[in-house]
Amino acid sequence: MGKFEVIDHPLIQHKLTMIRDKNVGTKFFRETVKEISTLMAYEVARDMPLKDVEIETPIAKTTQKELAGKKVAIIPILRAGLGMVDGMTDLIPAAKIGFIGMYRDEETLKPHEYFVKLPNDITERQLFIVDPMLATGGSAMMAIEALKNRGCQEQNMKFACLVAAPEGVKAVREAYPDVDIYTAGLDDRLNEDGYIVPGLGDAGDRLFGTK
Ligand SMILES: O=P(O)(O)OC[C@H]1O[C@H](OP(=O)(O)OP(=O)(O)O)[C@H](O)[C@@H]1O
Ligand SMILES: O=c1cc[nH]c(=O)[nH]1
Ligand SMILES: [Mg+2]
Repeated sequence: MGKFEVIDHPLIQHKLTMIRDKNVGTKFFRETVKEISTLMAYEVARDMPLKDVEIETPIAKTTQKELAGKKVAIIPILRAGLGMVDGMTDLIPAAKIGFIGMYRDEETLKPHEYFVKLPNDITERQLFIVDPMLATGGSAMMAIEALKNRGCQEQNMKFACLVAAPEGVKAVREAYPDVDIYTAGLDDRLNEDGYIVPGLGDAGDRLFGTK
């Protein structure tokens, strides 16, 4: 079974509270999503494997640690996932980026895939799938399925979001138990329009100033 973690670091909680405020504008919202994503990347990367490496400091030969595992690909679910990419690449600058474009039908709440572009070596990488919102879980599940259809394994996938609804977490964990899930906030529920309560509204619209 994969992990489920609410990353409750005080800096993350404080920043998340700031962007929940409906009076916050696009510039501040975008900058703060980036900051939270950097802080989250630190936690999401915590279990990356290390190996011994021999080096020579100016003083002595020594055995130290360096990253040993699979290289990382960050996969934003468009549009809103884009807001989390730069924050993560600040910490993992060599990561390749893949894109899965998806929108949620406002009536049915079902996701529709409109774009997929992934690195060629995607099956050999550790995947960080990012999207600020995990609501019904439909978009996350369709993204995971798109990656599995291309040969990726659940064990190599981590899904990171800013706000999750219990309904979405349950759905993803039941369908894809080996995918790790990280969120900065676990909220109360979904409302009748499929929005997370209290949530932060429509993440894509708030990031890009649409609507
Ligand atoms: O868990 P779900 O019920 O699938 O809902 C979550 C999805 O909805 C939002 O995207 P949206 O469809 O608004 O597209 P956008 O990012 O282009 O705004 C959000 O960014 C997630 O991708
Ligand atoms: O609350 C929600 C639910 C889905 N998508 C969002 O952007 N916000
Ligand atoms: Mg949206």
